[in-house]
Amino acid sequence: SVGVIDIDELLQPNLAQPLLTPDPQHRPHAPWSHKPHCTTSTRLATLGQRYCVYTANTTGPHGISFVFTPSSARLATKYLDDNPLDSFLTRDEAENLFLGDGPPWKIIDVPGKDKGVVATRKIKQYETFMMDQAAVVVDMDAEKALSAEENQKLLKVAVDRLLVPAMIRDMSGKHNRLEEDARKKKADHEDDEEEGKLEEDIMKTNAYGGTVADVSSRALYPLISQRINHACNPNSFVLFSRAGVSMAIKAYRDIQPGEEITVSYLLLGQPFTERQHLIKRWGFACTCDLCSLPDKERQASDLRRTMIARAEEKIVELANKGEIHEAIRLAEESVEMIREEDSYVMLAMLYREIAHRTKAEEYGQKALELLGNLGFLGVGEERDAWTLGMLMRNMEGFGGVGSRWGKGKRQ
Ligand SMILES: C[S@@+](CC[C@H](N)C(=O)[O-])C[C@H]1O[C@@H](n2cnc3c(N)ncnc32)[C@H](O)[C@@H]1O
Repeated sequence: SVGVIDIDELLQPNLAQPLLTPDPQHRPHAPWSHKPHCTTSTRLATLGQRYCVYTANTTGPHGISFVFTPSSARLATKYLDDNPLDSFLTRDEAENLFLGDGPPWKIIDVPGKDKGVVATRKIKQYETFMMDQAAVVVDMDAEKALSAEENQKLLKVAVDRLLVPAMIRDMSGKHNRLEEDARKKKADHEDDEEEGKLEEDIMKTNAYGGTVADVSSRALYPLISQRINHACNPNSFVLFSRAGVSMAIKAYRDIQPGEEITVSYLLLGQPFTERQHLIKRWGFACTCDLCSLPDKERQASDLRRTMIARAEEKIVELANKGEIHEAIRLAEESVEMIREEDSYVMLAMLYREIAHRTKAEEYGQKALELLGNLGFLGVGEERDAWTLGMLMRNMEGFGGVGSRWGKGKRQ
């Protein structure tokens, strides 16, 4: 009926299908849509280990292909219906996002960076405004167990079997621009392009490293990975679902209409030289606002960042020694520096550290609130069910929730 959203309508129609019901006649490899395509390792350390392409081409907007071992693939089947709408949005939030003027962002040309994404309306702090599912997931061990050519071939099959291979191949693969130039020259001479090299470049440029379906993987989320540029002090961040199959982009702070949406491809909080060094792996020199600051301001920012990192170490050390009041005092001082640096994740981690180490009620409550706002405690009822006591108990190793902390970085 008018004005009432039916969540099932928002799901990809195919996600509502009983994917896990084998249908021997029509889908002999169910839940997979194709016969797994396998390669066996001939390297001594992993001799005989098989890695195969497992595709479910009706899952999500583009289908999903795993390059996994058979046993990992069996376990991954339970995550095929990992839907971002369930992981990241309450019903109200889904209504806000999907009813009305459509998504609050668009893709535009950004000088010096090809394309980028800008906000088309104000996006509120902590709002979830983009979602996607992985299209290609590759077990990082496959890269070691198989030769480069074997990996490339598996990647090619993985992309071929998706619903929209052309969309994936359209993505930028500039990561190895220099290497690519060298390769082109070589190809001009030899006239035989390596099969799967394009897909490999696209993965290197766009994939996120993390745990997907319990496997350390590189995963490509095409709607999102494709166009969001990097900034060292980003206005948004990437949040993964528990299984890692879905991801969302959330705002760290209010974003104004026309402002570019950015995420960090690196761990936050590092000084300029380290950042530039690390970003080189993506084949570009960062020209974000922070890296483009005049020398003096950049040095001030670097100094703050170094002091924040030192303070964090010291806080933990003090807390471990039982010098709680001193730890809290230093933490309060650091919070000011962190505010100046605009690094909300660091702030959250600091609160978390304090809450854990000192069990100080006030900081614990702040940690609970901030982690909730950042989306680390789930949505709706799941989020509301979190208590300070539960948070404290989950701080040790940060349990299932904490496993999502390290994931925002690309590899
Ligand atoms: C995942 S893509 C992002 C979308 C890209 N701008 C496009 O049009 O396809 C990553 C590429 O964007 C460009 N890029 C992203 N962030 C940048 C930054 N902070 N400074 C300079 N170039 C950047 C680089 O060319 C990089 O290889």
